[in-house]
Amino acid sequence: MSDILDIRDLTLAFKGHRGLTEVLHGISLRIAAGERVALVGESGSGKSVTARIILGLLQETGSARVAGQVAFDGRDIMAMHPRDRAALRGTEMSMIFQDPTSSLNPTFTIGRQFAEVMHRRAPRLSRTACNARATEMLEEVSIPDPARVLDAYPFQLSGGMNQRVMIAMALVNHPKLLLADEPGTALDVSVQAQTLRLMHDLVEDHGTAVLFISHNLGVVREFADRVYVIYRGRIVEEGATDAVFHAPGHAYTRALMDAVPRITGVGLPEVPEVSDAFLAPMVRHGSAS
Ligand SMILES: Nc1ncnc2c1ncn2[C@@H]1O[C@H](COP(=O)(O)OP(=O)(O)OP(=O)(O)O)[C@@H](O)[C@H]1O
Repeated sequence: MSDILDIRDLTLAFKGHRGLTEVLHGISLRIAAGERVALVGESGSGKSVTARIILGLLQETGSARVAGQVAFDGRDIMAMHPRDRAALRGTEMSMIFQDPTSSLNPTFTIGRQFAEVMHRRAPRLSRTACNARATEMLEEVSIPDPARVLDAYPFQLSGGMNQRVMIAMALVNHPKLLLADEPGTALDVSVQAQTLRLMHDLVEDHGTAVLFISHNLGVVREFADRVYVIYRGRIVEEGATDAVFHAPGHAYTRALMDAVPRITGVGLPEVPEVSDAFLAPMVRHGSAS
């Protein structure tokens, strides 16, 4: 299968008044067409900035220094004109965030927001055609009474419904790549589990490749075919999800696994302590890179 995303030796530093702070130290990551890949690591490890570079957002920030190669569907994102990068967002690649209420516009109906997304790809699509397609997508995410939802504002829907709406919106233009940043963590555990299952089945049906960003290895296990573990801006382990779970080779991956919240447990997981062992060389399972 051809790669939809191919990142090589990606580095990122932010300029501040004390000089440059390096955040990514040479990340390489690839996703084949239709593959579900997870990038997992603790808070501050560099997951979201990686996603923002893929979306072409950090390249245009004056304070960020980005270097390395990022190819999307064979096209060089780094060399692209900002206008061309912008044209990819919401069409060929789309994004789902953890909290739908912060990404949906509270002042527009769901129907209007669907139309705006669809017009990015097909500017002349009629209102009737937009509504028909949006209804189809809402049915796919098991939303009862789609007509009512299209006329509703986000605040009139539950968190779980809004999350489904976001998934439907993210897939309505048939993107080749979906970036999902901790989807559903703003929801309660059972609604999150349902939402992830739904998203899993939907991307499988649509053949959409996914970069799934999470700090929770338990969730990743359910969702991803392959996993990259990131620690302080470096990939420390990479492999098929089963291989990583059955034989985690890196001390940091093992520490993350110990921190997986148990469904029956109480309280929050312990955050792994920083240890010198976490600086050990990267572990790679199998031949994929
Ligand atoms: N605009 C910025 N300017 C300076 N530093 C930044 C900026 N954005 C992110 N960083 C730093 O880059 C590092 C990686 O941040 P990033 O948001 O990618 O972490 P993350 O793994 O996504 O964490 P979380 O799970 O909490 O979202 C952090 O140390 C963060 O403080």
